[in-house]
Amino acid sequence: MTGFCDRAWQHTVKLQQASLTHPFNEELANGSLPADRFQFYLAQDARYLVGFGRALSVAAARTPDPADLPFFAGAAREAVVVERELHEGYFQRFGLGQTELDAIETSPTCLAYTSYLLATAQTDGYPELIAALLPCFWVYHYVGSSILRQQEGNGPENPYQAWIDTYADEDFAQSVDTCKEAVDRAAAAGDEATRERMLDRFTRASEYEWMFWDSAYRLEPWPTAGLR
Ligand SMILES: Cc1ncc(C[n+]2csc(CCO)c2C)c(N)n1
Repeated sequence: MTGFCDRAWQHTVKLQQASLTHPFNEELANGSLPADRFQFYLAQDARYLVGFGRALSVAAARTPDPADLPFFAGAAREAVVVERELHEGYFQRFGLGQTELDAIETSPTCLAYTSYLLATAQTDGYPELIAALLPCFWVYHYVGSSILRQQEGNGPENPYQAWIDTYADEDFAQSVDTCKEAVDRAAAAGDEATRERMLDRFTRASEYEWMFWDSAYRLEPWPTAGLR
């Protein structure tokens, strides 16, 4: 029998493919992505990671299976501590200090995605919450490992190689599998209505992943900025 995660991926396959072929990721893969777009992405991502870390911490607190607690708590720590190290390497490279970062306003898409995860953590059940958290792991590994495969060993010149290597990494693949196992177990233990809601949350979060790249590529402003 096909598990929930396989079904969810099949359900969103067009979207996942579109994330991989989005100009942001195609230009990241060949190194031609303009630095200002990557900097905008990093500034947004630094804020996203705090919200995501909080939502992971809620999953750790709410899991009915204590065996899953170390995974979610550890991922919360990684989101805030380890990923920040990746960011900081780039901030130094681009000469971006706290002042420059603070000057970049949280984008509509970043705020929407982060708020969505936090709302899910507050008001949904545990199965729906972890279904919403899964695309963050899975989509990044899918994109990172697909790019690494396309590069065929001519990568190190690419300024974005550290980003690509982080998400194509084997340890990271292990995290994706652990998260998928937890989601599959929660889906198997729930009823059909729960699985429908899980599919909805997984799909929505996958859409937000696409939108996050798209918003960085467009340096997404607030349409109301001129009205302030
Ligand atoms: C918008 C956005 N989505 C996903 C990730 C990837 N990511 C962030 S934290 C984490 C798990 C623990 O390290 C993963 C896989 C990102 N950086 N930004």
